[in-house]
Amino acid sequence: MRLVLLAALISVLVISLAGVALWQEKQRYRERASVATGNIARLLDQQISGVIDKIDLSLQTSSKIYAAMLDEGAFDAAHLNQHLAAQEALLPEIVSLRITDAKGIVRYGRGVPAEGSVDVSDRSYFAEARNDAADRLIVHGPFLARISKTWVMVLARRLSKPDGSFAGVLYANLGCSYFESILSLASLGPNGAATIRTTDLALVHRFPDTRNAVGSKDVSAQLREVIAARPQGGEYLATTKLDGVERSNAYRRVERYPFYVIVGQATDDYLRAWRLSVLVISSLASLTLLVAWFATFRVYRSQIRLNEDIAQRTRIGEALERIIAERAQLYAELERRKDALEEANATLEQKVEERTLELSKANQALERFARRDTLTRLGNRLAADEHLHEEFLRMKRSGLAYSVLLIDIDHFKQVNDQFGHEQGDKVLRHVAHTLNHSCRATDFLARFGGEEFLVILPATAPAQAARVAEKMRQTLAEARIEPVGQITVSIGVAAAWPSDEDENAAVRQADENLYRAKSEGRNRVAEDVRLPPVSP
Ligand SMILES: Nc1nc2c(ncn2[C@@H]2O[C@H](COP(=O)(O)OP(=O)(O)OP(=O)(O)O)[C@@H](O)[C@H]2O)c(=O)[nH]1
Repeated sequence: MRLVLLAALISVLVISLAGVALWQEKQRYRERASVATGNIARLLDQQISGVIDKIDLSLQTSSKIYAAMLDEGAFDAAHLNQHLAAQEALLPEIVSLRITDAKGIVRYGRGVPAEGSVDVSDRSYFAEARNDAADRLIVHGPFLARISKTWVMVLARRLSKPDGSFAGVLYANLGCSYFESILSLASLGPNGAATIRTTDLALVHRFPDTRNAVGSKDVSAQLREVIAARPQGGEYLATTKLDGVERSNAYRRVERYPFYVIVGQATDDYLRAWRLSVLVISSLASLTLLVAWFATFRVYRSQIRLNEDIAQRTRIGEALERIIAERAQLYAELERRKDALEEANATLEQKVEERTLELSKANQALERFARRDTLTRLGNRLAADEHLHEEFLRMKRSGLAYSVLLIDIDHFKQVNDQFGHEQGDKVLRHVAHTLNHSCRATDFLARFGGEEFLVILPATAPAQAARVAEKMRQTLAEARIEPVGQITVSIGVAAAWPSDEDENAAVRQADENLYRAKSEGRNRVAEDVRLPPVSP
């Protein structure tokens, strides 16, 4: 906006400067035209006055000759005519030189009719000469001459008799067209004009063209106004009525005679050079304005692009800030969720640990349960097999033999059959309890089958094992279980030796020995009959 204002200011400045320069130049041209027309008017004044002076001199001479003739009483008409003709010949400016009598009849002069038929008593100059006795030149006109039939200005002098009374008028007809030769001398340009008017503004002659308007008093209002204001001379600008051309005019009252000289230079002529300046200066100004506006437009456009660029960058910057802010929020949210996740993980780990512990305990309980006989609360067959395997490996490591006892309740089927299953169970619990009390802390007791029990005696030789078995048998046999009464057991004893390859060999042998005890009558201990292997 500021840029456009600056361009507008420059435009106004350029236009104003160009306008002022052109206006000043126009004034200069006008002044020059005014000075030129003033000078020409002065020149024409001198020319016209000179011509009239010359004619008046001739009139004065002729007037004196006429007076002398009357004075001497020797009036000679022929001589007078000769004189007038001679004067006429000396004055090419005039159409004729004539003399009237006191009544206004033209009497003398070249070409004057002898019968005296031309009367000028009605002419104003005649009346003035008759009424005014002063010896002076009378200038009147323009008139259409009655003899020559041409437009003339009359230069007249009163003729007086020796007693001073009015004798007639001596007058010269100065052809209006004669002024052509004077006015045409003025150098006023192709459309200039020079005019002679009488003091009452009747047209005498105009150059270049009179247009049959001699005698016309039709003049522009401006001329009338300026003459009324400054009768001696001045300047004015007007459009000439006669040809419609605008001119810068100078008018001048001819100093000693009743004429106005008006010369005018056509505005078109004296402003021709100025118009060329107008063309050049306005072209330069237009070019300057065009360049200024073009530059403004370019700067304006680049400014707009710059603004758009800045706006775009601002938008991008704002978007970036938004993204950064959103990212920061996301990071914060992520941190929160990470903390929550870590917390949840910690809780989960704790719970997993708790669950794992619980599971481990449950597993241990389950394992214990899987290895425990629910009826007797002793280890079951699975526990017995595992212990046998471990004991075999321990023996292999230690080199110390161990023994196993297989204990089976005698005729237990009868107990069940006779006293019922529950009583049978009671018997089983009793046997288990008794055997448990008979074992050392290092021994292992398990329910090996339905009514069959296994005892592992670590680091125990078969003989010692047989003694343990015997003690167990006796203890059980001595006890009384209500309502069943006394029960007995058969026991097979066997030893496992470090040289054994088969870890089941001892149990198999104990089972064989048990079978032997059963078959030999029951309620007894069948010792291991195998000999210990001989050390190499
Ligand atoms: N009440 C009870 N009876 C059982 C249990 N397990 C096995 N039995 C019984 O034990 C009896 C074993 O009988 P058998 O194998 O014929 O042997 P036995 O009658 O003891 O005869 P011998 O061994 O030859 O002296 C069967 O009747 C089984 O039903 C148990 O947990 N509880």
